[in-house]
Amino acid sequence: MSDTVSGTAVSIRGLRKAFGAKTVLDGIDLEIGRGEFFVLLGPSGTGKTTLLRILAGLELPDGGTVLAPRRRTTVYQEPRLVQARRVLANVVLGLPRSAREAGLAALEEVGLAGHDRAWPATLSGGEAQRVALARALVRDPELLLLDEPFAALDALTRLQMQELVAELCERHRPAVVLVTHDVDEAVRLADRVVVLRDGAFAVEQPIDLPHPRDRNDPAFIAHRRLFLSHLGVAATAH
Ligand SMILES: Nc1ncnc2c1ncn2[C@@H]1O[C@H](COP(=O)(O)OP(=O)(O)OP(=O)(O)O)[C@@H](O)[C@H]1O
Repeated sequence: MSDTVSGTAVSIRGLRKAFGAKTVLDGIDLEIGRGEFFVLLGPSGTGKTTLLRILAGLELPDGGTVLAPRRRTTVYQEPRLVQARRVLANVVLGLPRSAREAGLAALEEVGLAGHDRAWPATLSGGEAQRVALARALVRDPELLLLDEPFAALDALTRLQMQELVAELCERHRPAVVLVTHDVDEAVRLADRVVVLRDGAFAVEQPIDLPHPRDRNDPAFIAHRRLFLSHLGVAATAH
């Protein structure tokens, strides 16, 4: 992996990945622009997390080339906080002492000003996930990898977190790859959505709607219907 040329944050050519006899990713080509919000939708077990782990440098491809920025960070479904460290220490974990101010600013940005000395165990699920976002933010990633970061949250918190992520990404403009099962979340946030099925992209669709997006807008509904049909779900069942 190496830093990429201007304009493109991620460049993937002919990516292939198998586990034993099972081919999970089969000849994926993908370019993601700087500042682009890219969403990977797909049924369970289709290789979304595997693709994300390859982009994070945690998994090696079996074939093809993958270029991604070195300054990349992942937010997972669980916040993965160190329980024995206070909130601010979690945010700046592994960074020099001089990152403290930036850590406090990141906490403020995610709506947790004043929580810097709190212990992770005292936070709600949504707050803990905000800390995970602050920890990502303070690293100023060129590539932000989001692996179902809202999946464990209640419905209302989930909507609030989607708004927060939309805002943060608008301000900081990292390239984003979000993995989700939630079609509305994809249409709400994405510049482009792909549905991954059987190792390849079943559909690839730019979402060219202004923000914030209205879930009752006919264009929003049309996108929802398209993705649900590619996921094998009738739109009326949603
Ligand atoms: N380290 C591994 N060893 C063996 N098989 C693996 C490994 N990692 C993933 N797999 C298999 O690869 C396939 C794709 O897994 P992956 O987690 O990427 O799917 P996913 O689309 O993210 O699924 P989900 O939506 O359920 O999280 C699955 O069949 C999984 O069992």
